[in-house]
Amino acid sequence: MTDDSIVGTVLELEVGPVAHGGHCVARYEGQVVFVRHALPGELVHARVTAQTSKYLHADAVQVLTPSPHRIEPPCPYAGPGRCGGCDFQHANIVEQRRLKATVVSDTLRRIGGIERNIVMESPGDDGLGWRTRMRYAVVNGRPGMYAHRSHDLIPIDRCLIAHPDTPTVLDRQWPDASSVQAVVSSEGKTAVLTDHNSAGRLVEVVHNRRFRVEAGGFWQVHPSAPTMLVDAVMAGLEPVEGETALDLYSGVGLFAAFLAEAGCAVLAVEGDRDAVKNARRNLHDLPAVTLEQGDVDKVLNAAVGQGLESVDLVVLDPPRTGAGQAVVRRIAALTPRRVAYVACDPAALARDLKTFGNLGYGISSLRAFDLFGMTHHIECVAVLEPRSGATG
Ligand SMILES: C[S@@+](CC[C@H](N)C(=O)[O-])C[C@H]1O[C@@H](n2cnc3c(N)ncnc32)[C@H](O)[C@@H]1O
Repeated sequence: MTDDSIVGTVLELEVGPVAHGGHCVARYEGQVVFVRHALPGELVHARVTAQTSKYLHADAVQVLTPSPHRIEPPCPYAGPGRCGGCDFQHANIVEQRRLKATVVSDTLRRIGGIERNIVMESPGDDGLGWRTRMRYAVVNGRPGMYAHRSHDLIPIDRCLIAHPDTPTVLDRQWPDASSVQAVVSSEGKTAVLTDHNSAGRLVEVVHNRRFRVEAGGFWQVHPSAPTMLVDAVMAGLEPVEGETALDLYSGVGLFAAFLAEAGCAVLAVEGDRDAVKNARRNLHDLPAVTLEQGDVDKVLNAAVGQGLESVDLVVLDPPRTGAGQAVVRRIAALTPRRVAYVACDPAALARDLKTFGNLGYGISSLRAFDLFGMTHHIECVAVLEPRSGATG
């Protein structure tokens, strides 16, 4: 902190639009302030929590003029300096979805130069009780949640976004652990994992198909997510029997399974060994799927070297950082007739869509799903086609 630091100072701010990351934008003496716990249009007193050469971060600690969309947070642990798990407990669920839709369309415009009106699709919940995979921090044996951008533990006795069937782990000490995970599967089976005991498998069911997953491995955390995303991908790609497809970042084989059931020959690529092992078992009845374990960029490079010239369809579901230019180039070079891009970060999506755009692929549809109620997180499915068939 320098002498001219204003961290800790309380400012009066007129709160402007929502921004990616769970905060709104305000200005103080010309400087941008990212304000948490506020809503657009509010007048607030906000305490500065961090200062960089470009921005201030602040928490609204008193609301002078509340938004009509403000509610009392359902969770007693939500609020400035408290649990950092949720971003929008103070907004009603309709407003949360409107704010997140705004974030997606603003991010696409700002980073990707893409104009798109977004409507957030709901999984039919009220934003609570959805999270089937909970990771709690443990400090000195005590479980809880970290405060926002901090390693200060906030002890809690329950989490309202946790699925009610996740095992109870907050009522006891976890000596020597740094985290404890509580997981429930779609079949109601549970697992508790710590740093010392992270083994365990569960079965998840999607459209009557069974997927074995490591309890601590990747699986969508909202119980409706796998079905909603599979349906969106299949509706977007419209696979035709006999077509060839790539499932990139394929996890335990979720999208590959349904593309193969639709009659496609699928090459699925995934980096995680355990996920590929599970995929091998999950897809054993689908001989039209080839599984490759490795980095997507390297595996595609090798496949092209071995004669892969084109594919009809691609689904990609990369991690938060996105696929990146090299992978997007490789996909476009295979001239698919359609690409379904499943994205958990709108900024990475916007960057990759821009690259696709420069390579002649436009957006034929872009759907957004509120699969992470109370938090700023968003899931999107963009469908791309060679420019003549697309609108974006
Ligand atoms: C968002 S998950 C999607 C998994 C799967 N599509 C699903 O829906 O269950 C991203 C997956 O990409 C894998 N991954 C991350 N980086 C990778 C890379 N460079 N190459 C291959 N796989 C990668 C992760 O292990 C993870 O399983």
